[in-house]
Amino acid sequence: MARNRFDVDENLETPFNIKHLLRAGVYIGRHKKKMILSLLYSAISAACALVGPLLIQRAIDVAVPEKNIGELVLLSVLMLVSIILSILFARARSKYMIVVGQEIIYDIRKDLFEHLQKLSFQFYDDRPHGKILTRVINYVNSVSDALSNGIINFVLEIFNLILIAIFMFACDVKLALIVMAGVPLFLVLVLLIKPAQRRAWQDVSNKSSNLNAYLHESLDGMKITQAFTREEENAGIYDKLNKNCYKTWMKAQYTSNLVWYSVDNISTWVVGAMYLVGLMMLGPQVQIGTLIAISSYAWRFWQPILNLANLYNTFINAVAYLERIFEMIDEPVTVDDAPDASELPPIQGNVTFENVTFSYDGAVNILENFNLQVRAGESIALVGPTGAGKTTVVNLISRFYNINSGRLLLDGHDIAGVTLHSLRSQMGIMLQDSFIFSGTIMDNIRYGRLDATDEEVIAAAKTVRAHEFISEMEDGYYTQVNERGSRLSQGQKQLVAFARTLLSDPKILVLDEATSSIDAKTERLLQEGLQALLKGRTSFIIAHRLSTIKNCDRILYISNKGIAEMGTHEELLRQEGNYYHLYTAQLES
Ligand SMILES: Nc1ncnc2c1ncn2[C@@H]1O[C@H](COP(=O)(O)OP(=O)(O)OP(=O)(O)O)[C@@H](O)[C@H]1O
Repeated sequence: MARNRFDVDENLETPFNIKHLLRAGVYIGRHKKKMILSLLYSAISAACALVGPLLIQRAIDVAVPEKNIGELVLLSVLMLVSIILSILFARARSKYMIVVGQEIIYDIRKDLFEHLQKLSFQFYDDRPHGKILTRVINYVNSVSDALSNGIINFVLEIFNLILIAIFMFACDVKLALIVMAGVPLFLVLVLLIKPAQRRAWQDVSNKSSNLNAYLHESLDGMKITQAFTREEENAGIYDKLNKNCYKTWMKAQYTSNLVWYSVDNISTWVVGAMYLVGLMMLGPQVQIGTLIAISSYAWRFWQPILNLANLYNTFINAVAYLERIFEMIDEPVTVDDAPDASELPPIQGNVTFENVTFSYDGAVNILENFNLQVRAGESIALVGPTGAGKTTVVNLISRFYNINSGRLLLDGHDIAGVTLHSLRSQMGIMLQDSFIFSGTIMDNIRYGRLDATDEEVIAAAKTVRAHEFISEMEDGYYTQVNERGSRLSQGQKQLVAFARTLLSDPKILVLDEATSSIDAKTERLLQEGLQALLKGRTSFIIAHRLSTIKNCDRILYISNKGIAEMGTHEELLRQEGNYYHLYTAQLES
């Protein structure tokens, strides 16, 4: 999935590739039994429905002239039974198909989500989340119908077509040939219209994917939109994307209608021709019952053809969607366990950067030959100008990104050679934007250690001074909070996140601007809790407010792709370098 934006169409313009349909066979194969049963039920239903005209023919041509009441009653009963059976089997089939369709959706979504959770930060950095949602929801929905109903219908319509042709020829060969004469003409028309039709439907999915991407982005940024009164401009952008959806939909509908009109016209002409010839031949050659029966088959004969034309379109689109879905399932997990990865044993917390070079885009290095040795239990502060690479340094310790060269060691173990789970489960990370999930506050604190007791959760909250405000909420720890914690203040969110991190009892702690939204009074209180939290753990603290990191064992001033200055607060002040200037500037302000 290439780097993309809400105003850039995804490229769906790939030739029909049967490979994707075959691969989708894995999902269909799991429901083989139900599919076969559905097919059987469909076939029985179709065969029952086709018996009707033959019964009518028999009634008109034989039973009525012979005034055979017994046979007429029998034919009526048979007609009724055939209709009832046809309906019952059709119902049973559609019940199975609904189940299969939903199971296929379930399976594909499960695989997609499991894979999405493994994909690296880089993947999410590069893509609008609305487009990922479109793949997981819209594309999977469309594909599931093609894979369940589509395949069954395809087989069924072919079966129907053959059966109707047989019934027609059984009635009258010459008239049947007239009805079939329209088929080659229809095929030519379809071949002419199809490419445009396919492009038109692909346009529809592109435009609705763009709309979703923009909608998602807008919902995320709604507060900023309102703060900057950008509603009108955004409504304009949305309107444009919305109109694109409308226009492409209308165009696609128009091209699809062309096929329908073609079938309608051709079928009317050939059936008309068949009536004409049939009426001219009426008499000993063609009886009235035969003409009625064959005309009924003739109308039915064109329905499966129309359905097959539509199915062709469904498959073409499904293959394009499948390609996008498989592309996402195949998206390489760039940050993954090495094949021979070992479990990182419980660590002390020694961290070593050995000549680490890192770049996000492969072009510009953010860190170059970065070297650092941190002893277990040490607290390290990272300061420096915006964009210098402080967050990057701490992101690398958790291996959210792979380094380009060099080594990163924890207690002497190269993090590239250990499992991500054993590595990250020993890390505690707190970011400035403390994400709160929907659920209770208790759930949120327990997020990183599901087996923690309520008492442990409360103890963690007390340590980080979160207990007081939580207790004041209407349901205390069981108060429901919304996704992103919209009913909590920024500072309260950070305190909850602190408790969450403390509870997970990490050996290495990363606090990235974690106390920026906490007021000075709470922070003083928190500092006490923080001291308890930091005790016995290696910690990396990024803070722009230098008063919060003065007491760290070492302060690193990051700039120019590496460490420009390093030492204790006092040592750095004595150097009168960058840190000194930064600190005195903050004191003055
Ligand atoms: N996901 C990303 N993809 C590409 N470039 C990135 C990405 N994240 C950060 N960068 C770039 O890497 C550089 C370092 O970013 P980083 O976030 O580490 O800086 P920082 O020192 O933590 O900044 P701040 O103090 O503003 O938080 C910046 O120039 C930034 O533009």
